[in-house]
Amino acid sequence: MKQQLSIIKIGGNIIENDAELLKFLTLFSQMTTPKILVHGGGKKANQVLQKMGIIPKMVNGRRITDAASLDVAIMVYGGLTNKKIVAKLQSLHCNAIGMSGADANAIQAHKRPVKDIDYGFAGDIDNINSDLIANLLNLNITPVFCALTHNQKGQLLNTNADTIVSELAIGMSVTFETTLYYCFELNGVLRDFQNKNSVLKNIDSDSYKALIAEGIISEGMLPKLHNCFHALKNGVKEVRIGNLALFDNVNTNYTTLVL
Ligand SMILES: Nc1ncnc2c1ncn2[C@@H]1O[C@H](COP(=O)(O)OP(=O)(O)O)[C@@H](O)[C@H]1O
Ligand SMILES: CC(=O)N[C@@H](CCC(=O)OP(=O)(O)O)C(=O)O
Repeated sequence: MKQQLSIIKIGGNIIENDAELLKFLTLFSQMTTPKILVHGGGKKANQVLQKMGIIPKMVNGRRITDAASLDVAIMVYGGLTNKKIVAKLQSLHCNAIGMSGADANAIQAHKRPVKDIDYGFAGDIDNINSDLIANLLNLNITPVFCALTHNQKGQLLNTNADTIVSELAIGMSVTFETTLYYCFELNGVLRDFQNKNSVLKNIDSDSYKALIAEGIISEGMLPKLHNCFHALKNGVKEVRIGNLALFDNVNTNYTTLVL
């Protein structure tokens, strides 16, 4: 039987709220199964870009990453956010290690080819170094990934954290029974954005298409749900979207994705 692995993505509104972040990291550090954390940080990157007089550009929830935006992404995701989270986890007795895709060659990628849109220094993932990650987990070390990959030619690339977590989950599913959690500030995917309790309990491939057509799923939710289905189709056992209550064992108010 495969060993269980939990892979969790936390979103920008949790990272930017000190109290919520501490609550989440406390729950995360108490999880006894092997675990991996992936964090975004797009919100903070936008704040820094704006301070520099640069207007952030997003298309379908993904950043158009010019050279200046890449530098900010490296500083914010790989530096500020990643190291703060790792230090907090260490204080909670979780032996975390901060990782970009370049560290120990963990995630290899190539620059997203230009089709209709040039996303700049945005990376599409080619491979996850699952042996390396499994070795870290066996040493009881918890990897904490930021939203950076590399092309093995010295170029760091900005990769949406929702994509990183999904590809990590797929890569690790060869040896582990993997559950993927997208944890953000809302209870789950909402049918009516004005009503925070209108959680869609299940979304399948058909309802997913209908929700996009109706405009119910938009912006940041687009890459998230695309990556959820990509993971389920490629060996990940379970995918859930919700808030911190995803981890309290009594809550059932979250979104489960089904094929
Ligand atoms: N139907 C929906 N239900 C919930 N959130 C939605 C929905 N449609 C769009 N969103 C937006 O998606 C956001 C989450 O995606 P994203 O902006 O990438 O944030 P995160 O950093 O949490 O991943 C929510 O904060 C919300 O504004
Ligand atoms: C290419 C791309 O879109 N990269 C994302 C990476 C950060 C991220 O995904 O942050 P959230 O999960 O908090 O949105 C960006 O720069 O916004």
